[in-house]
Amino acid sequence: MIDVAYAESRFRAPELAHQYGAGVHLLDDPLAWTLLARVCSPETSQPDVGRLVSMLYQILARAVLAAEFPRSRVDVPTRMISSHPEAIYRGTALSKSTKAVTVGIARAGTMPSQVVYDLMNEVLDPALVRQDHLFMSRQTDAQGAVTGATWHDAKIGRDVEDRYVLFPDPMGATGSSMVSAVSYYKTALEGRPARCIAMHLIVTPEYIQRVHEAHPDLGIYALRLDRGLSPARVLRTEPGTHHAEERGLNEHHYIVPGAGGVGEILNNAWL
Ligand SMILES: O=P(O)(O)OC[C@H]1O[C@H](OP(=O)(O)OP(=O)(O)O)[C@H](O)[C@@H]1O
Ligand SMILES: O=c1cc[nH]c(=O)[nH]1
Repeated sequence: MIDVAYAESRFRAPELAHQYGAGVHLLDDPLAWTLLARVCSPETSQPDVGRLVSMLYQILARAVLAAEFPRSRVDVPTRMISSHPEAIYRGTALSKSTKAVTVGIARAGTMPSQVVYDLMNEVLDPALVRQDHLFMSRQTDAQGAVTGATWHDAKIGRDVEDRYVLFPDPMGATGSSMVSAVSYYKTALEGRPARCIAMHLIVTPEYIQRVHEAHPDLGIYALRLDRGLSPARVLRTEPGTHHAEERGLNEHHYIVPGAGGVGEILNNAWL
């Protein structure tokens, strides 16, 4: 007999209120904000920054999988089954037959994608879980402003049919990297993804605007929205109320407050 308490789940990740639309999820998580503030501090470097970013991606991955992935009813005997026929967990779980791929964008680094890949292998059928890799770098003009993202190489499995495609990438700044990655997965591979989801530590209002325009169906999850260069009047309003006046990027397209160059800090590779 199923215990009605576990017959279904209404889980939704706790989120900040905002006006960017239903596809944007800004997590309301003071524990994650604490860890992220340490990641962004000038005092923090390796090995702490690597460990903290890995912890933050476990938090993000947990929220995305629990909120977005299909669920099914399971009957799983416990160790007590030899003495009690009732010793069976009958209830809701993530559906093991979900097909998924995580896309490591080798720009800031692929460790976030590895964290997501490891978690998906724990809860789904590993035969249906894949990790792809894209190699990108920023394109700049003579003034150092970011003009786009250039691809160098990729290692990508063949199909995306019915797959949940996750894009864990620490910073959503101008949105150029995410727009080009999602466009590729929607148009250049066999089949159509079931859903595409971006997973970031920090996003800007400019990123949300650009990515939403190109891919209104993309789910966006972030631990923080940075709009630190917005007028004080705008900062007093709920995020998205005055979207056109919100600013999170400086003239070189670095995020403020932000974290500096995350690829540089994570990889100890200074450009
Ligand atoms: O939204 P966009 O403007 O495309 O920027 C986003 C990219 O920037 C970050 O990488 P990072 O800055 O560490 O890489 P970089 O040094 O190559 O710019 C981030 O992880 C994204 O890959
Ligand atoms: O501020 C920024 C912008 C893009 N990428 C980063 O790592 N930091």
